Amino acid sequence: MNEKTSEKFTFQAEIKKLLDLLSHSLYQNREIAIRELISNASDALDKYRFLALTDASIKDEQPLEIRLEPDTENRILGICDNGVGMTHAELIENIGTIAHSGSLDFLKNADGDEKEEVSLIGKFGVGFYSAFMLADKVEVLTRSYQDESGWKWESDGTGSFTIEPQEGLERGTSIRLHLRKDLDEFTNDTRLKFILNKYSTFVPYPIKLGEELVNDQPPIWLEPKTQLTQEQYDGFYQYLAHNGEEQARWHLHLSSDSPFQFHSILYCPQSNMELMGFGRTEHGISLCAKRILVQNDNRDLLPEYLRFIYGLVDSADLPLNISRESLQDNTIFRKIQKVLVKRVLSHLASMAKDDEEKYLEFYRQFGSCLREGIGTDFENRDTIAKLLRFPSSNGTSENELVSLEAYLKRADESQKQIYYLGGNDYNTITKNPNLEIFRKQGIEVFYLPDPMDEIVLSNLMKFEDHDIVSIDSSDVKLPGDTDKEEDSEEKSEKKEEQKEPLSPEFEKVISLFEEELKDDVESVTKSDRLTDSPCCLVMPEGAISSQLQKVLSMNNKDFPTTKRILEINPDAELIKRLCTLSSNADQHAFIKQCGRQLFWNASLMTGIATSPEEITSNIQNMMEELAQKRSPIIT
Ligand SMILES: Nc1ncnc2c1ncn2[C@@H]1O[C@H](COP(=O)(O)OP(=O)(O)OP(=O)(O)O)[C@@H](O)[C@H]1O
Repeated sequence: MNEKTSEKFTFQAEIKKLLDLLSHSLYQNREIAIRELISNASDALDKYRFLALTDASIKDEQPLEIRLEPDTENRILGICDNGVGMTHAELIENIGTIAHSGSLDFLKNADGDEKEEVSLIGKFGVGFYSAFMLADKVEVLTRSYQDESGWKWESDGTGSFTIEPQEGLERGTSIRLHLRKDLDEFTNDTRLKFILNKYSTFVPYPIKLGEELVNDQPPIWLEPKTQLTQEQYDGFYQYLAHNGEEQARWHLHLSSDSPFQFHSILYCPQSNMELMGFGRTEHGISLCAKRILVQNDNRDLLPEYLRFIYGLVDSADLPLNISRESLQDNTIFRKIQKVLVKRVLSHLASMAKDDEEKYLEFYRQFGSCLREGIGTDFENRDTIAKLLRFPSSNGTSENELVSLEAYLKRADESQKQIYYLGGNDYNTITKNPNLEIFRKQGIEVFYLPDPMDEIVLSNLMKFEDHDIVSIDSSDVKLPGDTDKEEDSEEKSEKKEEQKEPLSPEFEKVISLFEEELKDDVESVTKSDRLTDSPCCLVMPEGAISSQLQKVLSMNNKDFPTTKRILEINPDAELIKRLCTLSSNADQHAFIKQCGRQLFWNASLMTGIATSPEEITSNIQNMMEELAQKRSPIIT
């Protein structure tokens, strides 16, 4: 007997907001509430079955099932299951005080555009709270498998809920919806059967309406592909993804009988929820052994970088009672893992080959996940590398994406490296002076405004025997640049000798710049890569790229930043003028001031400038000086 009497609790703020949206919105598709509640019942049955598989003291005395109990007279619809049930603490935590579903997390960060919020809610489900779309009072009668007696949770969905002890309950949960006035239809058998057929055909437990079994379809993953319709595939996707409206972007139906037996259907959703601010999507794959669901969110079957895929895998060769840890050691499980990854990647490769535009639509959504595979899936690295796409100097916008293969096809045979350049954003990158020589020679460069892409490429290091290098690095070799290709000491000494001597004026400018910038740059040198701009910054040989440094120092404030080399162009108009001034000692302070500003300009272009106030005050001082020269009469 429970000692406690009725207790009152207040809903968490996000839940209040959600309930308010749900009860006041004119959202038409109220049927999804039934789908959500059935899906929760099915989850509770999964949990119980899983416990029964792993704990010998827990037994299925009665068949696990879901019952719909309509009461037309009192306008009540009951949705009942004999799953795990909830304890007092679970009731408070799960439905009321802690945001659970992805949609709730989303609402936490939402910006208050109600229309958008409601449409997203309709699309992605709100779990238990959808009950308030149908009911103005909801009762949850529940008894946990761990308890002797149960609880009644009750709320009218305004701001609070109550919990009180309830005797005489069987194990499991009954949700009793006191339907809103105009919603009698949800006690009508025909209407309910229609809804169940639409959304819950694939629930792996019997659903009964009164005594009638309403879901008796065979599992579609065991059927031959040729006998399945698009509607059946859509229906199964909508069931797995808890999404009543969407069609999958693509699906893969795999069946194999030897060397081991398994069936699987995998689906790619339309959109990447992670890009929409929903946080990391980790829904897992449903794993069945001989048609019986062993786990509904197995996260190990597919690697993390394919986490966006929904699906089910069924193998008669897997044991039924298996724990999560021992699954990893199961040979068949590991073989299935391998096959799934290979098949997904080869499906993507053929999509890219047959219909690049369709592939790019996929890539724009899920490329950010896929590229993670470069750093984590060494076995399939080369295959994943071929699936990567980036903007490049060959295109006219950030949306034109190019593969490494297409890049090499276009490149001159003598080109031994693949070039890229990172930066704060696409536009800034296109204006980076480091590109001048590449433009002049018609060499394509990948533009990487997303620092993660830069991490991926520097991690990949090579593609088809070509080193992948950032063009802001001093070890860039240009095609035909034979001196740099041969890096023996002897050769480089020879190179030094062959170099044209620098003019004394240019050397003076270099030494003045060096004096001014001794704490900020590694060195100041003559540039061979610039055609028009006066200067650019490059990374010393072997150093990691600018963007990568930026990411690393974001995570670790003490990360030491590498000093760059300031390369200057003797043919640029400004530098020529500074050379002329360099013989006059009175002008040295001005030359230094220019050197400092040029360094800052280059830092801005590279996206590494850190002192905006110093930069602006230096420009203002120079402007003042200029203005004074223009109007010397002003006192
Ligand atoms: N019928 C039920 N039996 C047992 N526990 C339940 C039942 N319905 C809901 N719960 C518990 O309440 C929690 C919250 O449910 P809710 O439907 O809001 O979110 P969710 O199912 O976790 O997420 P989502 O619906 O977004 O997939 C569940 O995680 C579960 O622990």
